Amino acid sequence: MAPVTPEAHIEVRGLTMAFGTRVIQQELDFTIYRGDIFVIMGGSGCGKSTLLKHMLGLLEPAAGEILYDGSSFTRAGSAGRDAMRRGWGITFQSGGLFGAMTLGQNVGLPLQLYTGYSAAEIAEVVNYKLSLVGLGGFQGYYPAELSGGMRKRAALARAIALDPDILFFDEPSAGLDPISSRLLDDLIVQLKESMGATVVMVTHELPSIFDIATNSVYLDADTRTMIGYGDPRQLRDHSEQAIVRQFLSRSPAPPEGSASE
Ligand SMILES: Nc1ncnc2c1ncn2[C@@H]1O[C@H](COP(=O)(O)OP(=O)(O)OP(=O)(O)O)[C@@H](O)[C@H]1O
Repeated sequence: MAPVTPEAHIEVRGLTMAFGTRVIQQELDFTIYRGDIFVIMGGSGCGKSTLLKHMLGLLEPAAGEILYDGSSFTRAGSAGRDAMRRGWGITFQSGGLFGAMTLGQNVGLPLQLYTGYSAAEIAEVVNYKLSLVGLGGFQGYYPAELSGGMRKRAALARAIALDPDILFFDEPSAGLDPISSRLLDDLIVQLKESMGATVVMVTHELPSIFDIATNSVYLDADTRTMIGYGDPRQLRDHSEQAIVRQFLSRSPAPPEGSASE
């Protein structure tokens, strides 16, 4: 069989991100291919969440642009941006479920806002999406009645309500025990495969990175640019940058000037 040429899904081109005159990262250039599970990595404060916010259009680049399926999101007008956003499912670290709404209402909200479905059709999709994340039958529960892991899965059910082709996650397993975290990883892979989606996530979790990521970028806070791009296992073993190898093999160098004894 002829090798399948990977299809660029998201392209970050010459991206510089700044708050006022303070540059956070500059000259970021990388491609996320359709079907990737792509991880944004780097030490604390290097700009991972800021990059995700640029990709989502919550922050505007100081320079450069971001393209989806070859079209510039950065240069698109609001109608063009809205059309691109329709294909995205987003879950933030906190989960972001509305506490005063049941799981069914939470998951049904995007359907109510963006589709012309009837109440019965919405209920059917909600039941299906909840069953995909292992929460079939929980539609009447409120977020406060669930465990942290269940809330994360419910947030995922809401993110996939509109059948997105890109799923964005900021620290999906933050605050979960290792087993729940592993279950969430498995679920992300399962959903990605069944929906044919591309996944973009910020995470610190090395087990997740090695278990599920197919590609990654490493942002460096000191040089304020990317110093690693590729399969994280390859980067761990072969990166030319010691700092990337150290990060991925969990052997960080002691911070400069710190007492080691
Ligand atoms: N709205 C903002 N205004 C000004 N500076 C900001 C803003 N948001 C983030 N920053 C700064 O940008 C830098 C990058 O922050 P960001 O949250 O993107 O880092 P991160 O890599 O996601 O960090 P962590 O791993 O600790 O969550 C930090 O120095 C932060 O203080």
